[in-house]
Amino acid sequence: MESSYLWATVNLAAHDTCLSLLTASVLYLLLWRLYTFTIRPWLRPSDPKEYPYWIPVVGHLHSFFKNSSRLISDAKRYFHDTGEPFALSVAGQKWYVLTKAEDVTATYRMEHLSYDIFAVEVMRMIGVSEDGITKAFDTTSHPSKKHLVRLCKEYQLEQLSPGNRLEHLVESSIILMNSHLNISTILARGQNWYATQPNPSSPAITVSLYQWISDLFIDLGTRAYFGPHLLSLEPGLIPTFMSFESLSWQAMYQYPRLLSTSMIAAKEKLVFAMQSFFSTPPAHRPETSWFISQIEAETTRLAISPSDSAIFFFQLFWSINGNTRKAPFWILSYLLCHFPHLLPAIRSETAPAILPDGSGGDGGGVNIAYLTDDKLCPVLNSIWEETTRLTAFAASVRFLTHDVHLGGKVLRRGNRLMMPQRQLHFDAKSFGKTAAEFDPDRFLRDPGLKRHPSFRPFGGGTTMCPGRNLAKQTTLAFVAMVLDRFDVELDPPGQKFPRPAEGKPSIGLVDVTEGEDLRVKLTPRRR
Ligand code: HEM
Repeated sequence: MESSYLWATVNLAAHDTCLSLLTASVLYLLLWRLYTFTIRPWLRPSDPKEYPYWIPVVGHLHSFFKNSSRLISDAKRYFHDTGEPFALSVAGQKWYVLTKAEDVTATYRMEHLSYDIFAVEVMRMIGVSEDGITKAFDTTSHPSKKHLVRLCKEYQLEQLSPGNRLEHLVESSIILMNSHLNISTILARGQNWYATQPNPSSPAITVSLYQWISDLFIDLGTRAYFGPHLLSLEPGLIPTFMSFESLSWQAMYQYPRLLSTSMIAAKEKLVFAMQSFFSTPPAHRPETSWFISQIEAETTRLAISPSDSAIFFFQLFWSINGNTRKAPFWILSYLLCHFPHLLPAIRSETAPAILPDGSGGDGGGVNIAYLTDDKLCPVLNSIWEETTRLTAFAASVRFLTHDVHLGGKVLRRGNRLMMPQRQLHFDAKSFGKTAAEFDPDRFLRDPGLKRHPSFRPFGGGTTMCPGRNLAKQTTLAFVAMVLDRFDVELDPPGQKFPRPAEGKPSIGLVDVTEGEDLRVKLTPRRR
């Protein structure tokens, strides 16, 4: 009976073209899968094993874009958490994923691995023309034979490494922060946006935490690098940048124009502001930072068109303002939702760092060296490290220009390498059983963890974030100054801890899920 049924099916398939095509495709798929994920790994044991998928070429495209962090965790579990490098296929590209601290450290030391291909992809993604890209990688015209992307990295490092240039940037940021942190300024800037005064007879106000901090930090970053002129050309620069950033995943995933009109409109407005800024003679914008002036000179030397230059500066603006604001937001969210009892401890340990108004000094109103010393301000510094550990969602990436031997495997040239921070930071072998939880005392108990090879909130090697000192110093200054000036509490009390937007691609710290901002009451403290 059964064999006649089978025979009938085969017979039908032979006579029906569609059915026979379908049968052949299913057979092909089964054979391809058997070969790719069972036979080939057996034939080539030194190649990293590949996380299986069903659709050739497409691979894990859908889950990668939906939530790459979850995809990597699933793959890691699939390979029984051995820590060996493994491979993921996404849209025809093979990515090797490193999750073991030793392999990541070894890779950071390989300075010859290339990053340029990603720089080109980012430039294309944000709209730099092919002519602009060619000029940005021209090595012939500079005396040092370095291309613009390399020079940009070196100038950023010079601007942001400990020394006079960084001090100047931090000092001007803190002077500005000083002027931001009073009720009337917050109300004036946040009216119809993030700030309300529920009872006009009381000085207390309520703010949407993320919106308020974003406004303040983007203002700081913009003025520190571009002076006041850029904001006077485009007064809506900050909200426009925020709406661009919240939709920037559409640019990263190359969404069709028709489906990303808001993101494109925001980007074009920002690029236009950049173009207007650089068409203003430098003498009329004397507060432009050293770094921006250096890059401006380089783009002029390379005869990069004004429209390409504007996009290039927009990209720099994004890297300057994209991340830092998330750190003070997450720090205050952890403190207010889970550890309010630590607020007085931070207030008292940071009190000696607060300088009386007008006393100037190191940081114009706050002593940065004191705040960043983990012996003098142990709780605040431990919370900074723990927050960056738990909210870092980026990955360092490299392109393999030749075969590399790593973790007992051979990583083949022509493929890409990814080192996701989240896998390192959630590793129980490095951070113990509570690795996935926020522990405010973790770095206080064990300050050595700061140098642990699994702790990489700012990446590493040749692409390590040059802005890490600026980000830490301004964040700690902000938290100390806010607690000095205001009593801070959730309003209404008992709000849930905001969920991180895990599925969104990140260039550093994770964003907050839309609609989950905290409402916080600020009451001026009696002195
Ligand atoms: C809490 C704040 C910040 C975090 C968590 C952060 C994180 C990162 C990460 C993870 C990378 C990639 C590292 C890698 O590929 O190995 C990076 C690169 C970079 N960051 Fe940051 N960043 C922050 C603040 C800043 C600031 C304030 C600036 C500038 C003022 C900045 C400028 C850059 C630049 C220019 C790069 C590219 C470096 C290169 O490719 O050579 N970052 N950042």
